[in-house]
Amino acid sequence: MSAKDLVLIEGLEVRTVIGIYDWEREIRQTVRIDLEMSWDTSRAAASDNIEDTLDYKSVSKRLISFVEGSTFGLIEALAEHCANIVLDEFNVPWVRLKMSKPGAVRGSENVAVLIERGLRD
Ligand SMILES: Nc1nc2c(c(=O)[nH]1)N=C([C@H](O)[C@@H](O)CO)CN2
Repeated sequence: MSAKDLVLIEGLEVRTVIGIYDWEREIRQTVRIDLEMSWDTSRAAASDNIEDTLDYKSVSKRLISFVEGSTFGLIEALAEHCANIVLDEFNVPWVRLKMSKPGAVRGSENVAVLIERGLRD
């Protein structure tokens, strides 16, 4: 049992409508998602079977689809909804999710929110 295992998705970039200003409602901007998902990988390690693990491709496709269709104002709201999808639809007990909006603030490399949801063993 390795309850501290993680499955990661790093730098998932999606174009979406996001922002609080009028001009932001008219365009698509890039958000970048970094995910750490608590998952015991020992069963999949033993079986070498995709059915025994958390499929990062399935999670990525679901989040891309959701984010592309969303129109939130704040990255906080987008992050919260994405975290709930991961917890509720993929039976992940705990998630740390960083929602970045690179290019939002001139002169900065990035702005982001970082949230943790669920229970970590
Ligand atoms: N904590 C936050 N601050 C700000 C956000 C946000 O989503 N969370 N958004 C904006 C604007 O939409 C900005 O990204 C436009 O450049 C400002 N502050």
